[in-house]
Amino acid sequence: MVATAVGERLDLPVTVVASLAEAREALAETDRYFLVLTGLVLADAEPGAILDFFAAAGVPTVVVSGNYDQATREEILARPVVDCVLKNTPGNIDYLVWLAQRLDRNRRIGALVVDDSPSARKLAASLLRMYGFRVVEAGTGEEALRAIAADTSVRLLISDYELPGIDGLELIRRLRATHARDRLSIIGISGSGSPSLLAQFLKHGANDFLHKPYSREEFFCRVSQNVDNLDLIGTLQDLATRDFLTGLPNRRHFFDRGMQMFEAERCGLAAGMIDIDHFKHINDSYGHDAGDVAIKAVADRVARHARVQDLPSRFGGEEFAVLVPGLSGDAARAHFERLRADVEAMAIPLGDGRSIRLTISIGVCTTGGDLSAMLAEADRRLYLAKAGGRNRVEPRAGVLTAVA
Ligand SMILES: Nc1nc2c(ncn2[C@@H]2O[C@H](COP(=O)(O)OP(=O)(O)OP(=O)(O)O)[C@@H](O)[C@H]2O)c(=O)[nH]1
Repeated sequence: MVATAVGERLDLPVTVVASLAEAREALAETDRYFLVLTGLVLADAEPGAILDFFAAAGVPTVVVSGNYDQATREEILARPVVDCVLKNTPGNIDYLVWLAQRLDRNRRIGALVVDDSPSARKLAASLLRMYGFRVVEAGTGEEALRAIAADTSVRLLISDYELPGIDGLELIRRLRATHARDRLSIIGISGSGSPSLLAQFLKHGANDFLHKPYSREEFFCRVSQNVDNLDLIGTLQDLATRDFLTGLPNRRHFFDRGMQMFEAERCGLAAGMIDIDHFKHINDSYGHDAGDVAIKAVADRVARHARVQDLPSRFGGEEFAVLVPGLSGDAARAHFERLRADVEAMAIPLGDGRSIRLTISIGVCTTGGDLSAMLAEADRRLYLAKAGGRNRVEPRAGVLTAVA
């Protein structure tokens, strides 16, 4: 049941084994396992030996046990296991699926532990490593600031209060100037009994607080809840800013980011308006679903031609808008010409043996008083490209040369 739930709901490959010998074989074959879910009753090993084996293998381990005894549970949790989950309880499969997903996602998240006490730092770091995070350690606030500037994957910071140099509160205050709550989750930690410290941490920008000494279970719950919240915010932001069909930035996000790019860009900005030619004919001939496949294929090409600093978007229907900084004149035309040729060359498979070929027309503009004026001019040139025969970029370099 667990294997089916994890495999199907998370689309993760799962290997099922029934003995420690088989587990040894599976682990020897590949190092791609990031999680072991194990029971404590296997034909060829005692519970202690099972736990020792997986601890030595170094793969994060979750025990799924039918043993309800609290003392046994505490014994299990004293070992390097992520969690101990009771079998056959309501919701336990959902919890295990969530756990597997959390540990899978953690592998893409950097976590920074800031503590001047090597033993406290090592404890938090080793727990975070067990939960799959990529961990960076810092002994001072200054080191932490340098570490976070150097590693953009850090999305979780756990900081002690008392640090040499700048303290935990000041570290958080400085970090919040550059790292918003929806990008970096911060958990303050302190062994101080001062009741006001929790509020101080939160007021300086921490998302959460942990008293030292903390239990492993509490640490795991708080860390997971905080990174879950980051994921949730990311999902909501994606829903608000991305087009559902293609995954490209939507029209609203295009204008928000586009305005900022227009203000910031001092060395040329090219705007391209792109429209699929005779798209109505594609819908009418092949059906609306095939039309969607075509839109996604063109969106994919538009995205592939965009560098990280570019802003591609689905503007609406079968229309795309792209902003490219640092391009002017001929370079801009050549850039969009490459995209046009690329789209013309592709055959889009429909999944039923048939494929579609299509073309796009593009209007390009590289000057304008504001973003709207640039887009209006690019749109006017797109109209000229359509009127001039389609499958072309307007203005056309060759035509200008001929006139000269
Ligand atoms: N499949 C699909 N069709 C869409 C979507 N959005 C808009 N359309 C259709 O796209 C078609 C666009 O047609 P027009 O703008 O008239 O373009 P056209 O006349 O076929 O082609 P040009 O003159 O070359 O621009 C319309 O039939 C819309 O219903 C979508 O998300 N999916």
